[in-house]
Amino acid sequence: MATAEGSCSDDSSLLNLESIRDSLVRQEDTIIFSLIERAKYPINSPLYDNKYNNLPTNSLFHFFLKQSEALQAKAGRYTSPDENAFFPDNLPTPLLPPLNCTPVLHPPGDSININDQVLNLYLKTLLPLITAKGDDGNYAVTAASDVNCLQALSRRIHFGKFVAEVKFRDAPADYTPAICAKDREALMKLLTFQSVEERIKKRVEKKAMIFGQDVDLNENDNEGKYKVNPSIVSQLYGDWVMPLTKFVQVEYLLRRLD
Ligand SMILES: C=C(O[C@@H]1C=C(C(=O)O)C=C[C@H]1O)C(=O)O
Repeated sequence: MATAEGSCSDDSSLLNLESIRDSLVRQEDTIIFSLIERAKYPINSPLYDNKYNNLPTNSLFHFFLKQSEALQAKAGRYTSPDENAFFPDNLPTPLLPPLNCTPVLHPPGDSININDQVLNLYLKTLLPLITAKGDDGNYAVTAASDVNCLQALSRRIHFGKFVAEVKFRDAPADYTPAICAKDREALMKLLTFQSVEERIKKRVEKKAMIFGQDVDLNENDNEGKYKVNPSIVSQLYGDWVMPLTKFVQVEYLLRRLD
C-alpha cells in the first residue's frame, strides 16, 4: 500500500483509519508550510494571465505546472497511488520500473481525479485570500511555490480514496446498501464524523498560528502577527479541503462494488 510518506509497504496492518488519519494530520503541516511559502510573494497576476502569446499553454503558470508534472512523471511520481496529476493526459512514461506495491485501492475508484476543481479553487478563491496585492516579477519562484501548494492540497483531497477504502473494509454491511442504491446522501452521512472535523479545523488554525509567527528571542514580541491568517486556514479546511475529501470518498464508494 501507499504509506503516509508515499512509499510502499506490504504490511496491510498499516491500512487502518488511525494510520490514515495520522497521515492526514501530518499532511496539514505540509499544506500550511506551503501556504506560508506562497504568501511570501504578492499575487503576481501576470503569471496566470494569457497575455504571453509565445507560450504553448494559456499562461506561464500552466506552462510551469505542465512541465513540472512531465519531469516528475519521468521520475515516477504518478506511479504512486496517492499522487494525481493536474494534466494527466499524455504524461511521459517513467524512466524507472514501478515499485512493487500491493494495490490497495479498488481499480475503478483509483482513477478518480478532481484536480480541475482543486486548481480552480486554488487560483480563484484561495490565492487572493492568502497573498497581498502586487507584482514583484518573481514568477518562477512564485510558480514553484504554487506547485507545492497544489500538490499538497491535491494529495490530501485524493487521500479520501484511502479513507473510503478503509471505512468500507471496516463496515461493508453498513456501506453496501447505500452503494447499491447509489444513495450519495446516505454515504455522506455514514462517512462523516462531525467531531473529527471540528477538531481538525481548530488544530489547523492553531498550527497556522504556531508555524506562521516570527520566532523572536524577546517573548511576546510577535503575538498576533501571522504569515497566513489562521482563520483562513481553518476556513480552507472547513469549506473546501474536507468537503472535497468527502466528495472523493463518496465517488470512490459509489465505484467500490463495480
Ligand atoms: C477523513 C475522514 O472522513 C471525513 C472527512 C474528514 C476530513 O476530510 O478530514 C474528517 C472527518 C470525516 O467527516 C475521517 O473520518 O477521518
